[in-house]
This record gives sequence, C-alpha cells and structure tokens, in this order.
Amino acid sequence: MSSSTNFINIGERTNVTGSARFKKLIMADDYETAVEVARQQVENGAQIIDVNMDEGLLDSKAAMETFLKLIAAEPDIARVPIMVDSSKWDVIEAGLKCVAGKAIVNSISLKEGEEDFLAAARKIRRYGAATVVMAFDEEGQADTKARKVEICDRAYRLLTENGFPAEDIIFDPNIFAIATGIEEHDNYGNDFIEALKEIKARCPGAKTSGGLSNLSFSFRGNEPVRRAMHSVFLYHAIPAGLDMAIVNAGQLDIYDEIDPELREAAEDVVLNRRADATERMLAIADKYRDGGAKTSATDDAWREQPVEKRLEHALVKGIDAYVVEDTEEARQQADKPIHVIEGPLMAGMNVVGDLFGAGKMFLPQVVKSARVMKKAVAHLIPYIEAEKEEGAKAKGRIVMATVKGDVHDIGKNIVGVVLQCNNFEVIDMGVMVPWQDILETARKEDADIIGLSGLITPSLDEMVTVAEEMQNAGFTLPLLIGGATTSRVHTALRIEPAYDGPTLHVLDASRAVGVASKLVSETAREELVEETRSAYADIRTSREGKGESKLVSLEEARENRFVPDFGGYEAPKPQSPGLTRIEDVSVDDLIPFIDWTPFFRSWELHGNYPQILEDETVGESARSLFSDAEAMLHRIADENWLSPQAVAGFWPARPDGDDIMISVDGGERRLPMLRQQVGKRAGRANFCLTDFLMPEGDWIGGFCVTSGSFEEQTKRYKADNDDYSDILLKALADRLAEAFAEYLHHRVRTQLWGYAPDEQLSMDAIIKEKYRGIRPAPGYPACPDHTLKPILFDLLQATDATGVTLTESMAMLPASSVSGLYFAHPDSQYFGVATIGEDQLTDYAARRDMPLEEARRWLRPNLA
Ligand SMILES: C[S@@+](CC[C@H](N)C(=O)[O-])C[C@H]1O[C@@H](n2cnc3c(N)ncnc32)[C@H](O)[C@@H]1O
Repeated sequence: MSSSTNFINIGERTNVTGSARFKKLIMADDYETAVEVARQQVENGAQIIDVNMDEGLLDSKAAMETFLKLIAAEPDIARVPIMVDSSKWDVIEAGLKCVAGKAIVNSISLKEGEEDFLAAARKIRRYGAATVVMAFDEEGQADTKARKVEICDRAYRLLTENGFPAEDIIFDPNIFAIATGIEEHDNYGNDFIEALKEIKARCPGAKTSGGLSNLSFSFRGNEPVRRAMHSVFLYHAIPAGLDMAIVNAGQLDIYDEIDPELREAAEDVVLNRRADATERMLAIADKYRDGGAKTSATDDAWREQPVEKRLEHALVKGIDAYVVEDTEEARQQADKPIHVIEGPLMAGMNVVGDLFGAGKMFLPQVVKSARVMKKAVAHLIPYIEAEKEEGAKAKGRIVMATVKGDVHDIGKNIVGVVLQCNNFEVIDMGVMVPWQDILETARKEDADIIGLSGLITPSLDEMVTVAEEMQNAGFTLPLLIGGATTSRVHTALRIEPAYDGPTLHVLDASRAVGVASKLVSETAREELVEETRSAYADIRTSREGKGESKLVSLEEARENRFVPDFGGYEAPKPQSPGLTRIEDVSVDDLIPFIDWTPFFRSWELHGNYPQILEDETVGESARSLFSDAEAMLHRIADENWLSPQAVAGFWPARPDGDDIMISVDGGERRLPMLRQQVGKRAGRANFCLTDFLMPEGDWIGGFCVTSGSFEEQTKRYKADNDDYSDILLKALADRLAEAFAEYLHHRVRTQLWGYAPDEQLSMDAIIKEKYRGIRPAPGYPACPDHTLKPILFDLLQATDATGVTLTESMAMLPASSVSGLYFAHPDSQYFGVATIGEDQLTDYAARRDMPLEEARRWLRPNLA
C-alpha cells in the first residue's frame, strides 16, 4: 500500500492498552525488549510509531519518559516520527520533552469545550508538534457522517484562526466496529469514508487518520477475515482521503489477492451494500479461520511431492510421522548419506530459521521442527559412520550448562534446540555443573563458545565465578549469559569485568542464534564484540554512584514500618495447627488451578491466557502448543507419571524487631527478615514481612509442594530425540507445582488454617491471587535470602514429607517445587525489599548468626 500511495502506516504495538505483550514488558520494567518491539515495527514498515503508557498501575509519565529516551538513542528507530499517545496532558508533555524530531500528539478534542481544546493546542504548538484531533465534542463521539464533518470543521476553524498550522492537524473521525449484529453499526464504515471526502474538501491542508483494528473487532480471533476487512477498508478509504492509519503493517492483505468470496463479503460489510451483509460474512467466516478450507484441501497433498519437498514440508510443519521413511528414501537416492543432511534437511531448516528470524514462526514450532531434524539425522548416523564419512561441518561448537547449585533448564534446553536448528553443535552438560567441568569440557571439545544458564539469584554469583576461572585459565572464547534472573546490567556490572574474553548477555532463544552466528563469523564478530563492550562500559558509567544515596538508615526504615489495621483484629487460630501432610491430591485435582499464562511465556509466546489463543500473531502457535499440552497432561494424569506431594504447617509466632519468632516443640525458632530501606514518599511505609504479624501474638504458616520427579520419561524422550516433549513435560511439571501451591493455599484458607471458610472466588480470581493472605517464597523479592529455606524445611520436615531437597545454592530439587510462608492478615501484601544498606547487612548477619561475608555473598543482588 505505502509504496504505491502516500499512505502512512502508524505502528500500534508500542501501546500498553492495545498490546498485551508490550504492556507486560513495560510492567516488568523490561525496556530492553520493549525497545525491540519498536524496532520490529519500524523494520516491518511502520512510518510513525504510536507510544501509549496509559495503564492504571503504571507511573505513565515516568514510563513514557524512559521509553522515549531509550528509543531516541536508537538511530534506526528514531528516524521515524513518534506519536505520543495519552489521555493525560502531563504524560503527553513529558513525552514531548523527550522527542528530538517532530512529534505528533494523540490526541486532543473538543470534549471539554473550546477553551480546553485551544489551551492544549497552544501547548502543543510550543513544542512544534502536530496533533491528532478526535471527532469528539461536548456531546460525545461523532458516529454519523454529518457529526464527523461538523466537529472536524469546527475544530479546523478554531485551530487555524488561532495560528495552528493546518498541515499539523490530523483528524481522526473515529473508525467504529462494524458487522456487530447491531443495525445502527452497519453504516459506520460508509460514514467514515464519506466523511473523509467532505473533511478533506472543507479543511485544506489537514490530514486524516484512524485506528483500523476497531473496524473488525467483532471478528476477534479470525485473522483472515480481519485482514480482508482491513484491506478492503483501506482500498476505499485511501482514495477518499485517508492519509494514515494505526495498523499492524504485517496484517494487511493485497486487495487483489484476497479470496474473491471473502473480498466480496468484506466489501459488503464495509460499504454496507446489503441488509444481510453481516449474516453472510458470519456464514463464511469460519471457513477462513486458521487458513480454513485452504489447509484442509491440501492436508495430504504434500505427500505426493518429491522427497526433498516432503522433507522440507515436514521440517517446516514439525510433522515427524513420516520422517524416517522419507529420510530413508532420500538416502537411497543420494550418492552419500551425508548429502541428505547437507541437502534437503539443511534446506528445510534454513526455511525454518528464516521464518523464525522474520517473526513468522514461533518457538514451539521451531522446537517441533528440530525434533523432525534430529530424528532424520539419527536415522542417517549409522550409515554415515559405516562409510566413515566426516559428519556435516557445524557452524560452531557451543558448550552449554546450568551452573552449579541451579537445577533449572527449560530455557537452556530451548536455546540449545534453536542453536542446533541453526547448525551449531551443542554440547549440553545439563544442570548443576561445577565450573571445573565446564572449563574442562570446553577445552577438551575445542569449543567456540561457552553458554551459561541459571534461574535463581545465587546463580548470578556462580556465573561470576565461572568467568573468573575462565580468566585464570587463560580462556579467550566468548561467554554467553542467559536465564531468568540474569540481565544485561548484571552482566555488564559483574560478569564482564571478571573476564577479558567477549562476554554477552542473551535475552532469549530468539536472540541466541543471531549472537552465536556473529561470534563465529570472521567478519561480524568484531563489531558485535566492540559494540557490546562499549554498551556495557556505558552501563557501568551510568551506574556509578547510584544506589546507597537513596537509602534511609535501618533505624529510620524501622520507624517507618508498616502498621496493618490490627484494630479489632483477632489472630485466627488454625484449624489444624502443627504439620499436615497432603498425599491425597491427584494431577486432575490440580489442573483447574493451572495458571497458563506463564506456560506460554516459557515458550516465548507473550500474551495472557486465554486471549493468547486468539492472538493475531501467535494465536495459531499458541493453540497448537496448548493442545499438545492438554494431551500430555491427560497422559500425566492417566498414567500416573507424577506423584504430587506437599506439607503445610502452622505455628504460633510473634515479631521480635524484624525477626519472626516461631514457637515449635516447646521452644522458639528465629526467622530474621529484611526490611525495605529505599527512601519512601510520605504515606508509604518501609515494609518487612514481620510487620504483618500482630505484636500481641499471632500465627504463621509454611508449605512445601512438589509435582514430583519424572526421570523415566525424560530418559525416554532423550532416547527418542524428542526435545519437544521433554521441554513440554518440564514446563507442565512446573505449572503443576505452581498449581499445587495455589490449590494448597486455597485449602489452607478454607480448611487447614480456616480463616476464610466461606471464600467464594472464581478460579480466575484465585489464580490472580485476589484472596486474603499471601505466601511469600524465600528467594523472592519480599524475602530475598534463599538461605531461609533450610530453616523453613526444618520446621516443615519438608524433605521427609515431600522428598524435596536443597542444593548448595538453595535451589529445590526436583526443580518443579515451591515453598514459602503463609501470612493471614488482610493487609499483608507482596513487596520487594530491593536495595539494603551496609547497616542492615551487618545487623542481619548478626541476627542470622552468619559470618558477615557469607551474608554479603547471599544478599549480593540486594546490595548497592
Ligand atoms: C511466581 S508467581 C507463581 C504463581 C503463578 N500463578 C504461576 O503459576 O506461575 C506468584 C508467587 O510468587 C511468590 N511471590 C511473588 N511476589 C513475591 C514477593 N514480592 N515476595 C515474595 N514472594 C513473592 C508468591 O509465592 C506468589 O504466590
């Protein structure tokens, strides 16, 4: 569209109200990835990007500033104009201050009358910005052609008479949803298109725009229909005078290439050409869902193609049913077995790599493709060995390991598979690998790259140790860092300074290939290494002197403790004090308590469940993954693959300073807690978990749950070259452990402790933790010290009850286990201790009876 006309695409993905993924990134402070969203939009053809941070739980002003400053520093993003989108003037103004080139404000309107409208316009003028003007006045939003024209005309006169340049005005005459089943909506498309013509005639110089996705809102989840409606709409609106629209550029079809039946139906609804247009569209819509008719007609047709094409198809679609027979056929046709790998298999994987790189294929599909590749290669290996041929030459050899003390490997395994798909040889050393073994293997195998992974905070320190030891041993090869708690900042501040070789943080599996490929490329390596070095040096410089200054003393923090509402509060006595072992829970009991959103996240599919299943971009991939997950869950349940175990305990407890004193077996155990020390604004307390306990005497609970271990299945999948099922099973075991924690907490509230016997919450509300009370987990932000786990385990006799043990870094084994404390007071809440001062560190070490340096080591992530 944009090449043949002057039509401008406005990217819509950097909008927290419109993109669940972007919102999640911003809420999680992951600005690094958020910037990548902006970059992708520009790469996909957006010529303006709309940025919106209007979210109740967000400091929108700060978020706008942070994000715009970051993209201003990225030349390939900053070359396109920014549309600063907010309903709040202070957010818009904060945004305008951060944009260097010409900005566009989205939006102003006559909603609050002429005075407010002109005041806003004057301010915008001062920044030299253009503005979107919504067709909205004191009476409401314009829906008919007449109202749209009338409001835009009035706004135009007001603005131009007050010196606002006509070319800086962009009218948005409101694109509303059509084909909703409500008759009044049927003509909205026409009203918009007709209004455009009139507005352009009456308001010379002004531009027009609209938000396109609204139009097809009633067909959410049916991507082909939505795309057709959008394309048809633009096909008619652009000649009528539409200059730009907020669209997903990747989400438009070429008008002439739309299936004629669908195009006609879309045209009927957009232009309101017949009374039954909506019904007719509904009647055919399902046929187009998921590529509909097209795919089913060709379901088996691919089996008729030549063997190379069949192998490619199987790889791209991740179908492993025929791969051994097809590989065998290709082998018989080839001069040498190795040629099958170097020829059709590599070609197929290249297609997969390209689609993945272009964002048209997602991780679960790639991992399935890899399974097909592995099975094909496994079939060929005996023949290759028999002919004593050299194996195919890999791009590079990577030694990967989850560091000592850590047991988490879903992320590492995914990265390994993706790298293998891209022709890297991966030597996966598994979990809990000591640095000595990593270095020895790297040397023995003549590795090109070492990749370290870890999930819990103590692993950060272990990674520093590996880096130091690589330095001592004279290594120079690149070191890649990844895993949930790792970050670019930590890598820059702690790991890179310990090692002279290239040290790079890799955010996720989709980045791993690009980074690894550059590192083994003679031409691209230097640039990446230098760029990273200088970026990390900048991070260090910008961090200098930050931290301690914003802290208050421990004493002041304690004076500003949180005081729950204890007026009339009576600490509820548990129905079952002491320990309760839970052995009667089956996988079927846990399934309703599963929170699926993190499951999709572990596969790098971002978005909330269940909406993600209908997501325009990743929906198809998410649905397929979900159906595989459900099938496996049923096998887990029916064939008893896992045996969930849990224990809960409740004890009398009282605060003693910041320590929790727990009465058990006639004595008291001390459980010291950390307190927030960051300076707070008036009215906000410096929280410590101990604050939630009533000084006159209270109760506390503890728990440990595990979904059990599944060595057998893992071995079987490995033997079968099935990483996909292996990763799926691990991800499900994690889900079941979290679901068990949720299930048990529910049973605690209603029965075992019983402080909320009549709780009536929907499953959704339970999963969102909308109930009374919390279950903070050691190692998490409110109690970041992992070394509280042995005390908790001791109180619960957790290892006896559940079989869960702790590693030297305090990771729980099996990995799919959860433990924590229970607090019952209605005011108890999650918070983050964040940075603590040296005074608290010293005080805490003494309370824990732990050498200062040991406490420092464990609490390093919380030290300035
Ligand atoms: C990590 S999520 C797990 C539940 C989620 N529904 C899932 O299935 O993944 C939430 C849990 O993490 C722990 N948690 C979250 N924030 C915390 C904080 N600030 N301090 C301590 N624990 C926290 C609590 O145990 C909480 O129930």
